[in-house]
Amino acid sequence: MTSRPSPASKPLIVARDLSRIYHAGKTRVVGLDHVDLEVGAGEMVVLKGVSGSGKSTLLALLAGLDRPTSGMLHVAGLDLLKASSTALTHFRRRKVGMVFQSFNLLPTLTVLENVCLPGLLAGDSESEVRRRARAWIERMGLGSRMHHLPGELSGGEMQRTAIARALINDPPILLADEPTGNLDSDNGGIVVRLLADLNRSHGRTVVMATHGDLADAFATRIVRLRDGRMV
Ligand SMILES: Nc1ncnc2c1ncn2[C@@H]1O[C@H](COP(=O)(O)OP(=O)(O)OP(=O)(O)O)[C@@H](O)[C@H]1O
Repeated sequence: MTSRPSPASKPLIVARDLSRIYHAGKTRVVGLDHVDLEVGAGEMVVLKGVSGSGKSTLLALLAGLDRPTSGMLHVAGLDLLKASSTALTHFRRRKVGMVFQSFNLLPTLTVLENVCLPGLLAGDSESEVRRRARAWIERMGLGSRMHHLPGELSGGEMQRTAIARALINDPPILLADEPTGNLDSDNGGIVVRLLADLNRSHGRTVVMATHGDLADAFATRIVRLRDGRMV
């Protein structure tokens, strides 16, 4: 477990003039419009903006799930516009953990199996993955739920399982797209505090999109998007 790096550390995320244009038939939709963003190691950046402002588009680019149309994007030392598919796969497995509004847990796998999955896919030994998974599940307060299916959990417990899963390969960056969007304010607060603790006590760099204000008090920076642009 690392402590929070000093703010002087080299930026983990550097985006310059970053754009993502979608083409749906003959319609051209601007998802992200010439965005410049630098995020230093140890920051907790909260992305805000109305629906359709580009938050999910930016997070998908940062996660290497989608490719920019133009601009420059370096994340954890990798040039995401030029990276090979092999380098991108390694990046997605080891460098970023992602948490979604809808949890995205596999319904037929237990909490432990869901959390282990990315570790096994990355090729780590089963015993090592299970050891790490158990530790993160305990850390998320779900020790008694290890062998339960997602359908037997509350929304907050599902999201905490998803956070444990995002951490299984020890990524330096945690990306969260509306992680509290399906939770009541109590559970939303618990999830935000967990993310903030991972940032402050465990040195994870966090970029989180949200409509709410639960995370504001923990943010090192709030970035606002409108119509795909930073405002
Ligand atoms: N796959 C796609 N094809 C075409 N247009 C898209 C696609 N994905 C996103 N868009 C468009 O890009 C713009 C930005 O969408 P995005 O999902 O990034 O916004 P958002 O701020 O995350 O919204 P929300 O808060 O509702 O999740 C919107 O106009 C959206 O319709």
